[in-house]
Amino acid sequence: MTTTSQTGEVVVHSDADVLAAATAARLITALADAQAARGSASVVLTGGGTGIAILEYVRHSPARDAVDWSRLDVFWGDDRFVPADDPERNERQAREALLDHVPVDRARVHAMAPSDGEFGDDPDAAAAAYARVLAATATDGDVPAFDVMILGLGGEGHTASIFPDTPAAHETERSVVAVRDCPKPPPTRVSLTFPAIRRATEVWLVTAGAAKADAVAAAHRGSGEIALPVAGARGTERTRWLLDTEAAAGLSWSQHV
Ligand SMILES: O=C1O[C@H](COP(=O)(O)O)[C@@H](O)[C@H](O)[C@H]1O
Repeated sequence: MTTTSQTGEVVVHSDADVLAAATAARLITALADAQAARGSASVVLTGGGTGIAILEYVRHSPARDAVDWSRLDVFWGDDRFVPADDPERNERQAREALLDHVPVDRARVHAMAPSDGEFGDDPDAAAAAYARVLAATATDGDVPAFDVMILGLGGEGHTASIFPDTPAAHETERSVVAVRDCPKPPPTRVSLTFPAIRRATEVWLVTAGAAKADAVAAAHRGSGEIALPVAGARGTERTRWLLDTEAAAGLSWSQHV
């Protein structure tokens, strides 16, 4: 089922597997279309169960080489500030699921620094460095107009690593911030902020499962972005909510038509 609301387009798939497979197909098409139009494309990846399942489906898709992987810039919406080889790293999970299996240009894979990287155990320095990476790859302003940004969300309403009622949710200037004391482990992260998220041409909010239903419904009822950060994620041209039936269970027809 597909509907459109003020919050964006809502597409509901039958279950989490179909959601991940269909989103992988969309992603391949969107990136191939962007490359056909402009020569290159950019994507912002997320972690989480659904975010990584999408990448697994891309890896195994017979259509995956419709994307010219060498002409793709890859970014992350957030990452966990842990050592590079920690299984909790969104970057590591994405490499294992997809990036190690396709011919990406390593220089165009823009990971956030880990806690054992060049900035040591200083998440503020890692965040500032990532802001410089964004600025260096942007053609207009301090943040690229990413073709597609994939974001997950938490049952309490976080997206990227912007958690409810935290300094990151109030950030209006910086594009990337360090996040500490996260309610969901690991506690220290690096995250894009709303100003950076809203530079994306298309934002895809992808989630599955009953634990996400209340947050999805609250966003569509008009909750504010400080208390429910996922409500503040939107693209300049398109915001898509890609859900399974369980995550969409709190939406009524009247909320999303
Ligand atoms: O901590 C995080 O969680 C979200 C959602 O993950 P999920 O497994 O509950 O779907 C994810 O999008 C984010 O990138 C990650 O750091």
